[in-house]
Amino acid sequence: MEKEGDGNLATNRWQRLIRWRQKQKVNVGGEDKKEVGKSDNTPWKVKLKRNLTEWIVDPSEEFYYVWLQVMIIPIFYNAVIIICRTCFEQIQMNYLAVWLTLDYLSDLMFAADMIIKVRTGYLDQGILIQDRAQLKKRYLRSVHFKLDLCSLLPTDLLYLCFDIHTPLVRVNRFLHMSRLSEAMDRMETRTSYPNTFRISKLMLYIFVLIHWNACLYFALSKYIGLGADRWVYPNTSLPVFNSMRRQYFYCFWFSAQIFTTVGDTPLPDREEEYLFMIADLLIAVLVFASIVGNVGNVITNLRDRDNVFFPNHELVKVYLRSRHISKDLRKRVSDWYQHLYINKKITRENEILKQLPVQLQTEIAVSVHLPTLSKVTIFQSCEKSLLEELVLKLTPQVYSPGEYVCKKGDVGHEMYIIKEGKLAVVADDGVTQYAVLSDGNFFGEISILNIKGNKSGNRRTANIRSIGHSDLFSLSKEDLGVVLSEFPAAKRHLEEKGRQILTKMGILDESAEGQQTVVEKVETKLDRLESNLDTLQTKLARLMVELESSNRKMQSRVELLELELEEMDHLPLEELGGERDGDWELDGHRGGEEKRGEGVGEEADRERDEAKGEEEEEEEVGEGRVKGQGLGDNESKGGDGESRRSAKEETGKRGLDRKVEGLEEGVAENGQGGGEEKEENAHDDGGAEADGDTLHSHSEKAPT
Ligand SMILES: Nc1ncnc2c1ncn2[C@@H]1O[C@@H]2COP(=O)(O)O[C@H]2[C@H]1O
Repeated sequence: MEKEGDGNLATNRWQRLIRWRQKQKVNVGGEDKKEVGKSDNTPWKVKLKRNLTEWIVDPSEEFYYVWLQVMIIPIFYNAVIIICRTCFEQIQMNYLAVWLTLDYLSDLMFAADMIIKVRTGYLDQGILIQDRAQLKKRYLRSVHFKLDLCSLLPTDLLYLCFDIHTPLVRVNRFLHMSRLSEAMDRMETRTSYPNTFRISKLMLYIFVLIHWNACLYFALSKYIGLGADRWVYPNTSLPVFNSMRRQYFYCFWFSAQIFTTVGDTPLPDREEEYLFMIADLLIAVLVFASIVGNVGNVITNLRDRDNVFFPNHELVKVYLRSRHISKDLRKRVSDWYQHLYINKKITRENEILKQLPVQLQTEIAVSVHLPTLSKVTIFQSCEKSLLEELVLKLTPQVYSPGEYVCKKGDVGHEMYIIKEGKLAVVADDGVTQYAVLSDGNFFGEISILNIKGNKSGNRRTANIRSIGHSDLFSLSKEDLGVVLSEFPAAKRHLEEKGRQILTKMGILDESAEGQQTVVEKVETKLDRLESNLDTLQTKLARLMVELESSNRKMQSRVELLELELEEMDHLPLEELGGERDGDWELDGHRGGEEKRGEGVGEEADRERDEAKGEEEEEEEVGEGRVKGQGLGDNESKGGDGESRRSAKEETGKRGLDRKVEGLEEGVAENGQGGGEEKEENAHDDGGAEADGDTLHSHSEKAPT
């Protein structure tokens, strides 16, 4: 029982331990989760902080543009409201809370604007400077910073000295005006309607001017005394003139009259009134002049735009009249102009885009004309680069109904691609139609392609007449030539189509074409021969260089061998013999008579004579063997040590002689053109020598 109880206790303990560990795990997991939550928060905050500290504004980006537009609001608010509140007490008093709120909101925006200005990058040598220290330095040193700082001076504190109803203390806010001109300039370059924008901007400025004048007029009236004379603002005790709106509108109307110099303004009575009027009239002259000037500019711009888009009809009309051109022809010209205007056809697109960089011109032209070009069969399979090259060279042309685009027999200078419309290939009678061409077709290529065997040469093969109004692109012969020289596949396609038409018309001289083909073949062969000759010459030059270098190697080897020989001549015979004895001993060759030694020498000489007529490699190998054999014979015959030594000396010397001779021959042969092979043979010789026992001992002493 005890044991059982102990066992239960132990089990419980284990269970408790497991449970405790599980709990701990859960806790740890929970804490971990909390940690994760925390760590999620931390990086986000850090990230935001880092982003804010590293934040740089690119002046070309959208944010900057939008911010500039937003900044127009506080600037205009200060420009319009401060003076208004100063002069019209009712406006100031009735809406004080609103004004104070707007005042501090605008101050906040000015402060934010200063921060953005510090963080706005600028271009230096085309690269956007984003270094915060540099940007800060630049802004702090600029006049803008001083003006911005002055505009944000807390002059509102002067409310403590004066009354809170003296908004004039905030007059320094006007110093933030510079941002307004920047915003306006940006908008003007961005807008698609610059003329409308310019007029609107002018009107806005004039409005602010009249507003200011209205406020000052009311202030002057108050100073002189409301209703004191006919010129000043009427007495506000009169209920009609008491309301705030009436006061403002009356003053605005009065100022507008002066500035536009339209309508009768009451005559001034007092000097102050005269002075005010004089100043106003002077300003009015300027305002009027700027209105007229600006509106005139806008009108001129509009006319220029029309002139660029459409040719000047008036001038042409005058010209036609002065030249007494027939009524019918004048009507056709007039119809053509009408068609352009009504259907908004632009014939001078390339001229309009000329001021843009070529890359942009191409992109615009591609996006405008690609739909047409992609319909043209020859261009359908073309690379994009060909189309890009082509598209800038196309000249738009508009043809009226019944008009001939080209006449049979004329010299061809350009080909045409049909953008829109229908054209007929007509017979000389002008009635019979051979074919009708429509959108995406092309024609006029035959006379400008120099197709071989074309009997009509560079003359048009058919009459092409516009059925209705037709929009075409013309492509000059030169431009087409340039483009096709880079794209031979397109050229072949065009020529093929031309040949088909010429064959159908029976004006393709096939024999001429055949002759041309033969000539072309011969030319091709000649070209190939020329290129082969070039290759051979290159090879020959290379061989010559190799020959020279192997000659040099051979010579140096010969010199080396001669040196060795000389050295050997000067060596005492004992030294040579001793070594050789050692060799002989090693080889197990002993004894030998002088006679036999001579015999070896004679044999070697004989062999040398024999070998002279043989090939070098064979000669050397044979030589080695014969020598080995000769010596073996001698050895078998037996003899004393001395005679054996002298025989060996002789053989050694002769062997080297022969080697030198062999090499000289090799050099001589090399001189006849077997450079590398001979060198290899010389190496082989070494191998052959090694085969022969006698020469083997030589070769060890004399490096070959
Ligand atoms: N039967 C035809 N069908 C289609 N096009 C033609 C036909 N005959 C001539 N043309 C085109 O009319 C063009 C007239 O000028 P070209 O000879 O330069 O090139 C000619 C061809 O492109």
